[in-house]
Amino acid sequence: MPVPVAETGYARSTTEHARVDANTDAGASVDWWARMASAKAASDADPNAPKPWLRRPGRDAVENASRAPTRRDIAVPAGVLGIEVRGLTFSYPGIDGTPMEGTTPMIRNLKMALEPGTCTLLLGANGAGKTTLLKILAGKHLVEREKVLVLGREAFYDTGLTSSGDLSFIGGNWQRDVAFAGYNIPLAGDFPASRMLDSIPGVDPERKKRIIEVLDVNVNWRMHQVSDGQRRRVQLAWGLMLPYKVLLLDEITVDLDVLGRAELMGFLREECLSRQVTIVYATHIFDGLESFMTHVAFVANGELKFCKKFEDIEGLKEREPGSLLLTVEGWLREEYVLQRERKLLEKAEKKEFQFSRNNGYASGRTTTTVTYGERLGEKGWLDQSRDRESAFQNSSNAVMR
Ligand SMILES: Nc1ncnc2c1ncn2[C@@H]1O[C@H](COP(=O)(O)OP(=O)(O)OP(=O)(O)O)[C@@H](O)[C@H]1O
Repeated sequence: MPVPVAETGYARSTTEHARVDANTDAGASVDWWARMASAKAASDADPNAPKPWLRRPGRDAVENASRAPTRRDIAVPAGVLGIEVRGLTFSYPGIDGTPMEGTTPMIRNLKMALEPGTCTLLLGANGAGKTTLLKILAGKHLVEREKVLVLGREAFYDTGLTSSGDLSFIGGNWQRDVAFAGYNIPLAGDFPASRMLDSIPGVDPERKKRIIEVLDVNVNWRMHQVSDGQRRRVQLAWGLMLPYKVLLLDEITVDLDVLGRAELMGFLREECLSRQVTIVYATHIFDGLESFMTHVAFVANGELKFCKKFEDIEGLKEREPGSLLLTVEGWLREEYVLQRERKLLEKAEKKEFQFSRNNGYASGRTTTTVTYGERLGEKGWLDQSRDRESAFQNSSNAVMR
């Protein structure tokens, strides 16, 4: 039965919504989710079965005379996972856009499945790969097809996931790339916080009011005069404003005060329970998280060591205050010892000569920083065996180590 917009409590928002008839889009979306859930079950049984959820929503709508989900208040049906990673291996690209030869992939054969209604704490040492994983889940890095699914849709290829607000990623510093100024420029300017918060189309006024209250944001704050914590509050309010179904948080509470952090955690927990959303939260600050999380995922050296329910982890299942810090410290110490052994092994196997690229500076060049590779072999420069390694060695952008 179609649900009138007035009953859902959510105003129509994006252009996608605007295309859809007011009294029928919720019904169409329910139908879409139901069809996708049964298609997913069929595909699990037979890998060759069609996977209609992998199509772009617009195309799907045309082909099947039906619509992709448009109402954000519909819970994800049983059978469709919030997040699914299927044996992902990922390397950061080298200077030519492909993984550098001979380097170990940053993430290796990572498998993970998170259901709606779960809050997962993503843990690991500095450099373990948490941010990388979250960015991949947020669709910010190109990965192989069908390896990373969010709400059954491909995170990198389906841009509708983020543009609809279904997937929200709130990362470290609020930065942006500005032409002629540089990358990662802090988002600041002589404009009020309200300009940021009012710029999001189709926001439910009740939700907006609640979020502004929870984060204690003053909409008149000027963004060039705010403190780091105040800027963070506006960033969070902005990222939470649309009723996401999957939320990825990367160390977002680092500069919030204790009260702000507690209020935010309470709000997220409530969202997880009432709207059955999927939350993944990477942090090194553990205070009070014992009562907040449902799962813990531990990443080390680019591998997912485990992803378990709190109740299934010795030391955490009682949810004693402070137990998370003690338990995680133990895991990190174990990993530190292993890491040291790995490094010693690597050192023993290390080649005499290595090359690496610098931070991108290459004098006099505006395009590629890589030369043609002509190996300096026994025959010297005349040896024509071109390969990538010698390309780096010959490049002005290579440094000897
Ligand atoms: N753009 C990049 N290009 C190449 N390597 C990168 C890039 N970004 C990160 N790395 C490397 O990937 C590894 C994992 O980094 P990542 O930021 O995912 O770690 P993290 O677990 O989030 O660490 P932290 O707890 O310090 O935030 C690090 O060794 C880092 O040097």
